[in-house]
Amino acid sequence: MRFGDLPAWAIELSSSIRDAVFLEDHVSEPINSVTSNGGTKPCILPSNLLWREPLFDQLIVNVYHPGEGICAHVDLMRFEDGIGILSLESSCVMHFTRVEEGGSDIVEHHENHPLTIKVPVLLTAGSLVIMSREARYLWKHEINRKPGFQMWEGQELMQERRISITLRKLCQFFCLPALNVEH
Ligand SMILES: O=C(O)CCC(=O)C(=O)O
Ligand SMILES: [Fe+2]
Repeated sequence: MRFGDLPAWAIELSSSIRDAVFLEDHVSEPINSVTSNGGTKPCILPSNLLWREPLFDQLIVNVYHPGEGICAHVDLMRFEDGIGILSLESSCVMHFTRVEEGGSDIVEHHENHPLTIKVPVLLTAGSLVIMSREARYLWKHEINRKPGFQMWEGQELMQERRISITLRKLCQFFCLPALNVEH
């Protein structure tokens, strides 16, 4: 874990993340363009987060061996909005579960329970997760690598070592989430 001045490689990585988010938001399909389902494309990171300096000042590198993962959680409120996770080596499925109003218990996935939403996201080597606004504050993320949980398109993923680099920015003062979520 590292706080404060990041090593040169992490500063370079932060800068590449900023470029990637900017390109995705403003070049490939600009925000406010109409999507295939008729909605407007939301931005990945609002500009006050994308252009803050530094973009990140804390990093943690996690190494997971087969069977190891991370249980469902919302990142600590001592970190600002706008969190990046770079996933390396073995692929995995990260699940997002909505934080239940009034409680913080893990919501179990039941196939026949229509109100329980668990969103699987496949992370292959090099995938970048950016969590902001609702995704950062109202959804828990987890990686369960116990047998039977790493399913994608009906197949169990082959597990090897996985490394993730999580980049965050510490709140200067106690910060409350500024959730100005656009739909
Ligand atoms: O390893 C990952 O991909 C997730 C790490 C994470 O969620 C965290 O460190 O808070
Ligand atoms: Fe996390």
